[in-house]
Amino acid sequence: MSDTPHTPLLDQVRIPSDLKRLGDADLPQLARELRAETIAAVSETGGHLGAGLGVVELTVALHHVFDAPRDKIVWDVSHQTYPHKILTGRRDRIRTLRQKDGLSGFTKRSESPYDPFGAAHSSTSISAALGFAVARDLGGACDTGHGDAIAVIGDGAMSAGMAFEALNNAGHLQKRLIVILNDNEMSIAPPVGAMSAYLSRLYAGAPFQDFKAAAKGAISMLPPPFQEGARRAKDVLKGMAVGGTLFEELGFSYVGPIDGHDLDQLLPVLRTVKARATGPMLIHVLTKKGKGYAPAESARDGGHATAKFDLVTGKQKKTPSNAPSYTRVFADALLAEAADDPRICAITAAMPDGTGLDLFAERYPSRCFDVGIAEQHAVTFSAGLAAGGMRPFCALYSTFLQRGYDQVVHDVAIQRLPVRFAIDRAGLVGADGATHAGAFDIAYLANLPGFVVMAAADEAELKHMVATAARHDSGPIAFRYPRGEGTGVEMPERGTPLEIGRGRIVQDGADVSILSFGTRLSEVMTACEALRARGITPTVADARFAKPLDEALILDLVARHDAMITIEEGAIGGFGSHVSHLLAEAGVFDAGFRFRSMVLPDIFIDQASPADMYATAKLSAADIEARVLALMGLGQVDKRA
Ligand SMILES: Cc1ncc(C[n+]2csc(CCOP(=O)(O)OP(=O)(O)O)c2C)c(N)n1
Ligand SMILES: CC(=O)[C@@H](O)[C@H](O)COP(=O)(O)O
Ligand SMILES: [Mg+2]
Repeated sequence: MSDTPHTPLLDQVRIPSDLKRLGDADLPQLARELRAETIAAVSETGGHLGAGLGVVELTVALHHVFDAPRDKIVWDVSHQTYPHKILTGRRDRIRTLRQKDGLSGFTKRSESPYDPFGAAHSSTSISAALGFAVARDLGGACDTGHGDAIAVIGDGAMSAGMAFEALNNAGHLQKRLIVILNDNEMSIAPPVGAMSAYLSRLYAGAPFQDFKAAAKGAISMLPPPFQEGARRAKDVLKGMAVGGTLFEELGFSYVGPIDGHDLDQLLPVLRTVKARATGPMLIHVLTKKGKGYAPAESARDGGHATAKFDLVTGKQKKTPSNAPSYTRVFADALLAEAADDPRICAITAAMPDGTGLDLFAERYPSRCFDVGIAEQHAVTFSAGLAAGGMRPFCALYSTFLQRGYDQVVHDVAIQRLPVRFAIDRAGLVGADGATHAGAFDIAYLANLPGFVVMAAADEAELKHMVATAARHDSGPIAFRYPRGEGTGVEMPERGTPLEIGRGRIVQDGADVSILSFGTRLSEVMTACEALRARGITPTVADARFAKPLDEALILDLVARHDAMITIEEGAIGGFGSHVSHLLAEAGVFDAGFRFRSMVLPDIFIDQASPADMYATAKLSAADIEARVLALMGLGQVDKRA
């Protein structure tokens, strides 16, 4: 396979209307070229490979049969949309995927009219598609017109409550809506849960079944190649004690399962559904994650996400790391705590590898729970575990914890239950962009009565925070840490529990104090190096806690300096806001004390390297230096200073 694959058919397709000019017989070849182009592009950019490879034929079939952008194809999570992007006018930029100023790794309304709905968090597609269907029927105004609404949702995403809320509503409304369940028997990790087992049972029998059509004897509704299959299904049905699938019970017509890599199955089924559907339809499609690229097919995660790689060998080009990742440090620290305490257990929502809990599951399988993509359940399940006398560590990415916020408030905080929240991917994460930024957790947790909220300044601090959380039984406690590797600091063998609400002085100085919360501390120290050359030495403190604040430390810094800057990797309303509230209430500003708060700006920052994103956010070392100078009246005019 060469870096630029030979793609004579794909070269003729810029947008879906070009694809419609091709005959059915051309489509398998087009799919081969599209797959080769996807693989070649991702080998240069890195990104989500496996899911896209699994839907190459489905993508071709959907764009051949339906009329996007009039028909709304809503991709769930949308990490599988690189082939869709190539077919919808973005091939010329496909090698900019997930880079600064490049294409997003997900669907994005502002990027293309062929992306009717943005996504990246899972299980939203059926709700959104149902919204399009209802808007169509109510005569809503839409720039691209109104046609069919089609949700493409994976088996992993189907495990989330939100997907079922949408099925429930759609089955009731009986609007024409098409849901394609792309079942590759994979989430990021192998799928978990009873729903996954149910889906597998659905296709344990005949290769193609349309229970509802068969039950009604409406076999003629199906395309000829499938009438025989449906007859077989009817026979199967006769012998079944229960009729229909779960989806039919919810008011959907169920068609499937069909082979999602066989265009001879996909095209006639989609055409029939397009011609005949009157209410909600669910088409169950079986695919293979990573299809057509051996290293992805054979990878444990189906090639879910990859760094840049060598096309021939599949070997990923990872930059060597200088320090363990925060995730690994958390996982090791938790293992150490769990060794001494049989009440410690761990919960992940479909991210065992991403959160490091795969290690916990290996060592303590009976105390580790992968609940599937179900963050709301993960939080309340943890609350129940805590109420039942366990010490649960609920390990979620900051961005995904957003989905469980009411559970955090209602089930955990109000009941003061000691759930330990290990919040990974805090702050800006890079290539996944704005949808995955861990920007809001400080604000949305620190405003909750009784919550302890910590941020690790480095990996040694993270160890201490795990130890602190393990021993904190009087209420909920959270600690946040970023994606990627640590700073390389020396680490103790075991963490030492911290005193709740006590920060630490990192460097003593004069004039200005910088109060840092989290891993911006290393940038603060870099800024201090530059300031030292100018004869300025700020005092630097690591707050460790956004809640409770170390009021004594903060007021002492105020007493000893003319000005204070807070800095955090979070949106407005977080640590800095709590500090400014404290100072305001203490009357500190009445005496003219100068205070600035460095937070993420009030915008969603697109994908780039984390360093680039923090530069955009004006939270880099250079920005801190400029802020200090401006505050001391020594620098260029800083509009915000
Ligand atoms: C709410 C939420 N939780 C977790 C994730 C992380 N995540 C991204 S893709 C994925 C697996 C999705 O599995 P599936 O829907 O079957 O798609 P596949 O990758 O198998 O095509 C997970 C857990 C997410 N995007 N959103
Ligand atoms: C699509 C999705 O939500 C995940 O695959 C996510 O991209 C994982 O992020 P990490 O690479 O930080 O684990
Ligand atoms: Mg899947």
